[in-house]
Amino acid sequence: MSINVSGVTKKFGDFVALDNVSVDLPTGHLTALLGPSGGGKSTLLRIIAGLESADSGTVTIEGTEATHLPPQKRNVGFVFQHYAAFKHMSVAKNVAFGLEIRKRPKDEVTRRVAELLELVHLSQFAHRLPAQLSGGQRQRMALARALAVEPTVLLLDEPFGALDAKVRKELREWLRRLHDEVSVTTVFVTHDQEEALEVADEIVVINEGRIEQVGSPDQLYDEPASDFVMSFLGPVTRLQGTLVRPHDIEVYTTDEDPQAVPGTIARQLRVGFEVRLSVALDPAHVTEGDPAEIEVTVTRATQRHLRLEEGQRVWIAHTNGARTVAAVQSAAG
Ligand SMILES: Nc1ncnc2c1ncn2[C@@H]1O[C@H](COP(=O)(O)OP(=O)(O)OP(=O)(O)O)[C@@H](O)[C@H]1O
Repeated sequence: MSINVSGVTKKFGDFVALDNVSVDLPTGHLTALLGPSGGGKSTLLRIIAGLESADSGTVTIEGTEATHLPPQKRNVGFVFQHYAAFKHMSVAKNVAFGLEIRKRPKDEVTRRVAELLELVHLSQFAHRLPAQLSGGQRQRMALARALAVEPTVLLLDEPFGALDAKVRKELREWLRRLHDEVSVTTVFVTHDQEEALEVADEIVVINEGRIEQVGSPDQLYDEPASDFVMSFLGPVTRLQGTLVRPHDIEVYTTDEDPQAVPGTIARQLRVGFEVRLSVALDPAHVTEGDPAEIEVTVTRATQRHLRLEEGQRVWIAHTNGARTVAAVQSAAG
């Protein structure tokens, strides 16, 4: 069982937001919908939630054909980026809301709210108002509220988008742990590749209304199906006509490798534990379509060991293990 989206197309006027999208999101997994802004991620999530209807195609949620079901009949919980809490109600009351409108017995509501607040580490804030919480705490309250009614599916649209980098990182780790504890099928939208790679079991890459690739973080990173996926998942540069990651380029200080091309270190910039080099290739060795300056990332240790400095002559080549789209495709077929 799973969430199954089959042949879904959605247009806004003439604009095709989703173009015949089919995907299976496995039960119990934490899946990221990843892609650039405007690619159609939120539209797909909203169609799964029932907040938007598809022009054609079907949505099945855990075996139930849901295409024409209203959101409240789909048993999904959702959390959005700018979560609207009831400002005049305490944190506990906000979490209890969904249970109370379903007229659950009072002692059950009290017990369930206590459990959920414990789960999201907000027990000591039960009596505060939402305005008295930090942004990260408010998002955790939103998650507790969404989980209160025991949804089979939890849908999160950029839930940590509005928060600063450090809090986002904490919440992502926390979401991963929470997901493992409650094991509800979770789908979240993000445009942040690091967030998707770090948290998700499975990533669906969406661009211009189409699915580019579906796979585990390792599959996508190591075996990108297209230049688009490869560039979206991390920094890339072009060397000898192929897309390659800057850390998959070997630097030599002598002309020892027949594959290597000569150039000069134009600049080097140290960022934390790594050093980013801009290597200006000798004009005669620039392959058509490649940039004249290639970005190469080496570790501090390599930089020290090779005594690299600006203005120095170097030779660069793909490392043996370098993964490029072309290499993966030729290996596959
Ligand atoms: N209600 C609407 N009316 C008209 N166009 C819309 C509507 N909702 C979305 N769109 C358009 O559909 C496209 C896909 O939007 P969507 O919100 O799904 O993208 P996204 O991948 O989630 O992007 P972002 O990361 O910026 O939220 C965009 O070009 C958007 O402008």
